Amino acid sequence: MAKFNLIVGSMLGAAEYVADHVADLLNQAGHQSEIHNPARLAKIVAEPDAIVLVVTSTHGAGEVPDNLQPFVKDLYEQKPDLGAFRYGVIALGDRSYDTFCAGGKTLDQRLAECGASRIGERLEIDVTQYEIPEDAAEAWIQPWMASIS
Ligand SMILES: Cc1cc2nc3c(=O)[nH]c(=O)nc-3n(C[C@H](O)[C@H](O)[C@H](O)COP(=O)(O)O)c2cc1C
Repeated sequence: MAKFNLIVGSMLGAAEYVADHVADLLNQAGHQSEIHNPARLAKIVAEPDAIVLVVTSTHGAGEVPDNLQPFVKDLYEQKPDLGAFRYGVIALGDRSYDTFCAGGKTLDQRLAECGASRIGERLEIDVTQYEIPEDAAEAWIQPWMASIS
């Protein structure tokens, strides 16, 4: 069984609900999950054995939500060596924007640049297609969990 650190980026609550639901599913499967909202880089870096799961929406012109800005800023400024880390990304967005799911894509790229290894594919949830984004996350998390050894 694994420990998961869920890093949440949300302005209006949708990504927060998704993170809560995913945490419940991970716990039901016997894993341990901790929600970080807001996330602090030092706390995440201190737990290399935990799997990081980013759950974030996109705001502004393709930006990460305000509550995740300090974490992203620290990632760029401190350039931590995340070579021992594994992570996944659930991105929420609206496909009518050119910058669809850019918040999740930014985190994905930055974590990889710091050496972390992504497990599976990034999930991109178009909230105009899913009245309940948790449904898309639930369908994705089951095989994603199963792929973790
Ligand atoms: C002001 C505003 C700007 C947005 N900008 C983007 C964007 O650039 N790209 C995108 O994919 N979605 C964008 N969205 C859609 C949000 O990411 C989407 O509504 C999401 O579900 C919000 O999640 P949250 O409630 O967790 O913040 C924007 C929404 C708002 C209200």
